[in-house]
Amino acid sequence: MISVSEAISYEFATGPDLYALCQEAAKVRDASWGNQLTYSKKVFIPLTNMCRDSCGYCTFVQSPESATSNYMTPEQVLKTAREGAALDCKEALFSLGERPEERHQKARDILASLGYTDTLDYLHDQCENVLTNTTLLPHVNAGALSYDELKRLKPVAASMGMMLENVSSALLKKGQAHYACPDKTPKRRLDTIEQAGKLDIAFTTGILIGIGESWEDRVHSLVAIRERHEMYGHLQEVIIQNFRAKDGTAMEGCHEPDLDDMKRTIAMARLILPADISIQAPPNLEVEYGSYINAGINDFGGISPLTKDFINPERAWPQISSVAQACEGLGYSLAERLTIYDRFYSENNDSQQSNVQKIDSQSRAYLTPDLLHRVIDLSRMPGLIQNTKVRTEGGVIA
Ligand SMILES: O=c1nc2n(C[C@H](O)[C@H](O)[C@H](O)CO)c3cc(O)ccc3cc-2c(=O)[nH]1
Ligand SMILES: C[C@H]1O[C@@H](n2cnc3c(N)ncnc32)[C@H](O)[C@@H]1O
Ligand code: MET
Ligand code: SF4
Repeated sequence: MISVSEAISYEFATGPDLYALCQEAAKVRDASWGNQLTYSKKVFIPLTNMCRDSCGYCTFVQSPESATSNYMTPEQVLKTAREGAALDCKEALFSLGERPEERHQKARDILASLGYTDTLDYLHDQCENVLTNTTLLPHVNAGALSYDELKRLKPVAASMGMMLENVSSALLKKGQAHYACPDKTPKRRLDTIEQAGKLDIAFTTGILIGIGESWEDRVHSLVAIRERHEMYGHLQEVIIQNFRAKDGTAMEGCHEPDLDDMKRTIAMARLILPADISIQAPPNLEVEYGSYINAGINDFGGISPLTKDFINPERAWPQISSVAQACEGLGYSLAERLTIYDRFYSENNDSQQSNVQKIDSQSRAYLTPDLLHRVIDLSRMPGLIQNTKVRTEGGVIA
């Protein structure tokens, strides 16, 4: 792993030899992940598109005046989940706006008609709805959450996530990407990651690049992620996501990161982050996503045969067979994984955690017993990346 000053001063930021940098990162990836690349077959459940924040890049968010601002009903949630299960999906990705009821009367009204006052209570019950009625495993991406909120959601989600995006507080100023976004302060984002660590939640985070941050800001963000992982060991994957400019947003005219910028950032992330963290980049936000493999990724994240990427709806998913072909062309193979990575429920758990400072290793249980059994059942499905030894808290059961 490289230091902050190396990442900043190294030929990384501007150096001419991107090829050598990528080779170095690819070597590190190969050493810990071999030639196995992964993805998760999922459905997207945009539970509500209302939000109290106003990120300058976001088209997912709808103002309450818009005819399309809404909450999905329990029936709609279940329909999507069932159709996904029929297509072999294993993950239900709940992604939603943050605390809309704190800003919008319309959100309070719709929630009330559903019998709720709080979006996160509704989220909890819709995760339960999916768990009760389908085989899918919920992954919750609800933005910044408190310790108590994360704790309430843990029994109904196999994994959770929230993009850190960036630790730069300059992005909160007027005219910047995070202006008028109370949930995008570095403190709230970092706190969420830490609380998830205290609660032993297998967690996904990441950086969003091209939103007005500098190279140094990216380095500091990745180092902040590394430090949280060194404290708690709970970070399963870090997403390197490229900003895509959308018509009608404050940032519609902003420059999008190019492929070389993505490759340079992926390579740096691979060299900054510990080897047990998966590096993910989405294949639908860049035509030449195959080049990410040469830069050191080992995962393509969620891909859906059913639902679009509601955050980037104009960017269609590639066919899974095309992604597999891109991998094979470079000497790698592609396999499906679950939303929770196997080291969080497998026997390897302890050895992988050896550099973690957390003292209380006895109580380490990323899944409730119910979820653990469901995860184990799914992990045995044909076509999934095979996990040889799984265990419960009491010992090896497979
Ligand atoms: O389709 C998407 N999936 C997104 N995912 C889901 C991801 O593709 C995978 O389904 C999960 O990471 C499962 O490992 C996120 C998950 C997070 O925890 C945090 C952020 C994201 C961001 C996206 C996204 O922009 N689009
Ligand atoms: C789910 C995640 O998607 C990211 N996100 C939101 N809008 C965009 C965009 N225009 N381009 C790329 N990523 C985006 C945010 O980082 C959010 O946390
Ligand atoms: N609102 C949350 C965030 O920004 C998750 C979904 S973004 C469309 O992190
Ligand atoms: S990116 Fe997330 S927090 Fe920002 S406006 Fe969109 S839904 Fe809200």
